[in-house]
Amino acid sequence: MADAVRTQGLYKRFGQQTAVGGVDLVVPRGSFAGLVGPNGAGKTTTLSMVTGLLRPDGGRIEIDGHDVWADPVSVKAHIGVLPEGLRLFERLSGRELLMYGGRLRGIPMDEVGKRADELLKVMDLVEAQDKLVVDYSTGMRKKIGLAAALLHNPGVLFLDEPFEGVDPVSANTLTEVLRRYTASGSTVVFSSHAMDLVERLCDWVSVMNRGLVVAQGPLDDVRRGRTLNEAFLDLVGARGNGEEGLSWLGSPA
Ligand SMILES: Nc1ncnc2c1ncn2[C@@H]1O[C@H](COP(=O)(O)OP(=O)(O)OP(=O)(O)O)[C@@H](O)[C@H]1O
Repeated sequence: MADAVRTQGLYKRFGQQTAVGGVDLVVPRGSFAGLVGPNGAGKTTTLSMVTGLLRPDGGRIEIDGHDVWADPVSVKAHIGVLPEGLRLFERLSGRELLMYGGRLRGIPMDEVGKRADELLKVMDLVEAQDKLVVDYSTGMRKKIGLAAALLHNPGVLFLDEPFEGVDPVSANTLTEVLRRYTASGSTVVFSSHAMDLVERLCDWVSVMNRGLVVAQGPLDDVRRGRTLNEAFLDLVGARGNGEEGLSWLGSPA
């Protein structure tokens, strides 16, 4: 069976800057996979290329065995995406956003309505369903964005920092929804800086640093007896470059 995600030599430059320098990302089907790496490691650029939002300069990407850039339309029908800097239709209400998204995906009206109602309930957004998205809080935006990404029951779900700005109760709800989703054989790939969360949720981890995947595999293989945070610091090299400077910072002598 094909992996959910497989990239080969994925490459992207912005001017002189190599953002992604030959990434071989692998995510087995049914995984709850975490993509971690320091700021600027290339996670968002990689996810943007994998989800058909940014054209690579080189390399190949397959999702469930289908070449993303050879047939982006059919691959996009099969995936769900919660992108970084989530842009939503701000002048729609939460419910309208789901209805519109569902219709765009070609789901029959009554089925979209049913799914929207269920998702709004699970995401605890029933009370806010008629409020305009522009008036949603950061966490509410993440939740309605996730609901929109799940509406067409995608085979693979990509989430860029899904828990950023989400309160602990809502984070719990999101993780429960995602756990249920992967338990049925679907795949989640999410980027995060929250190592404890990745450690708790994921059974597969890919670690990126400076545009490359530097470690990848089942969580326990990547950790090798350490916490994920310790493994991460060993892999990317703790950057202890702040201790000598900043002598001016703090209480005046
Ligand atoms: N549109 C762009 N134009 C120029 N440089 C870019 C662009 N997008 C990303 N980069 C650069 O590519 C590198 C990788 O950025 P990317 O956003 O993929 O990292 P990241 O791992 O997602 O970081 P973070 O954890 O901070 O979100 C960075 O050096 C960034 O400055």
